[in-house]
Amino acid sequence: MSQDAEKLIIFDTTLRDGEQSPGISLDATEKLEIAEQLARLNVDYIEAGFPVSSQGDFEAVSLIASRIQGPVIAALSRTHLSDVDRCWEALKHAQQARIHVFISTSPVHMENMLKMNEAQVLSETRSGVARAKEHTNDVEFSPQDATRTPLDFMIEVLQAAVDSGANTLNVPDTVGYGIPWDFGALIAYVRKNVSGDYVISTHCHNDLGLATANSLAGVAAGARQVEVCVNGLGERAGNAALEEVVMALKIRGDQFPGIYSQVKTEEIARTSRLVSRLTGYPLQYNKAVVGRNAFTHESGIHQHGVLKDRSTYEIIDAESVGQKGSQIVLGKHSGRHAFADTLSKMGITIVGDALNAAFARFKELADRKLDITEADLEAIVAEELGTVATDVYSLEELHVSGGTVGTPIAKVVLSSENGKVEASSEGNGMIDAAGKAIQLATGTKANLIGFSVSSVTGGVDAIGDVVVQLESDGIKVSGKGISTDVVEASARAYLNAVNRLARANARKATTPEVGP
Ligand SMILES: CC(=O)SCCNC(=O)CCNC(=O)[C@H](O)C(C)(C)COP(=O)(O)OP(=O)(O)OC[C@H]1O[C@@H](n2cnc3c(N)ncnc32)[C@H](O)[C@@H]1OP(=O)(O)O
Ligand SMILES: CC(C)C(=O)C(=O)O
Ligand SMILES: [Mg+2]
Repeated sequence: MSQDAEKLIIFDTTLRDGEQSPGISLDATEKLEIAEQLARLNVDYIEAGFPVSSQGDFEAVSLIASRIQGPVIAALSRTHLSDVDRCWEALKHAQQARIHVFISTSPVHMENMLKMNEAQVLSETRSGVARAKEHTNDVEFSPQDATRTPLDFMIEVLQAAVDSGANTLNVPDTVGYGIPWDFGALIAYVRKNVSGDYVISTHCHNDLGLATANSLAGVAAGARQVEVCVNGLGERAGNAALEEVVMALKIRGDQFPGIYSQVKTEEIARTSRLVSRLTGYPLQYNKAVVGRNAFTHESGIHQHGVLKDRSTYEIIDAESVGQKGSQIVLGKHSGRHAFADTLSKMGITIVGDALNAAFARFKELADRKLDITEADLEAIVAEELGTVATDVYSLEELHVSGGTVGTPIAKVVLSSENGKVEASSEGNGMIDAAGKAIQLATGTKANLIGFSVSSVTGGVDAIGDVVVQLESDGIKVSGKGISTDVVEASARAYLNAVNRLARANARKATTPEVGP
């Protein structure tokens, strides 16, 4: 780290703004558990709550203030002196505490909500900040709805806050109205026009999906604190996501020369999971950095690249954020490289025709099944290894119809060395009809002596695993078939048994008779 390196202060507000997300209500114990994890994550500030809002929140902030070591504990307060005093009451046992005072400065908020004019807002700012300063040396001030506040008035209010004792000036984009370059310009403007010794902070909401981008634009323009929430929680569309801002800074350090955060990024995934579990807010699969897809590859070209070198398609090392390494998931877009690699990790080595045949079956299945598991692959390979290259017949087409009315009927088209054969048959059910059609098409005369079906995998798209036993002229064979469609699995099992019967008969025919 160069001597001129500057720390970006990470002010986590998951427990305050994050908790304001509709439907989230954390009790003191849950808040403490999250605060402990935020301390392990090594954030600089934990905004633990808004003490005046309820007795429960007051107690949660007090508990966190008295228990958490490391990060500074902050809490929010309106400008009312009684709010500020209550805020301090909750914070006073912290090793280090910050009071965060706010008031709205935009015309729409002042006129319609606060019913205050500019002079009143200025006066509230001065008195609220000054009162906070009587309690602690660390005071933050926020002009709420800053991005919709006329510049001159915002500067006047911020200057009043600094003159009254604020040492952090937060610029909230309360309604997510900012656009990166215009928000960056706003930060630069504050820096230029407010005099004194203070740190500029960003607090960006995500109404236009720009919270992270705006926060970073703020940093590039001179902000040295970012207010963020784990998993991007927060009012409405949320706040800038801690994990996104921190990782953007780390991965694109070239864009933020000399600026660093002290966050232990290896703790990010664990923090994200804890917050998701305790808040009940699930993570979207494709959430940047912490989503389950963030390091998962399903398409063949990407999988091939990642198997050779993960940096072909990943800019973040999964382990650096506490996630498992790159994940290869097999699906309809996957290719042979990933297929063979997955099998080899399962201890299965197949090459040549067997691999091609298994891959073709896998693709066919993946077109219909979303989640291909190891059990599915085992079943596919077992089937192919038992049949490849030696089958007399293979299934080309299967058509079945049936239901609660009418006679079930099936038609099969099979291919063999001698070309295609086909046959149709009625049956007691669709499976019975398919079996009979296969017997007709192959000229097999056999009795069905056993039939069982089980599910290889779970879920509605589970693979059905069917075993069929046939008997003909004293020869007993069994056949196995799998598919997401149990009728198709049965037909495959039936055909597998017919093929074995054909092989058994061929062996019998070529074995010289031994006799007297
Ligand atoms: C952008 C943000 O995230 S701001 C923080 C938002 N968070 C919350 O509101 C969560 C916690 N809030 C609460 O529990 C409640 O709103 C309380 C306890 C703070 C206040 O409850 P109530 O007294 O019933 O007031 P209510 O919420 O209906 O209205 C807000 C009042 O605060 C005033 N007010 C709002 N912001 C400020 C401020 N920064 N400074 C001073 N007064 C303010 C409003 O003008 C209104 O005043 P009025 O009651 O005299 O009309
Ligand atoms: C209290 C302030 C900082 C806030 O949450 C906002 O303006 O969004
Ligand atoms: Mg907010």
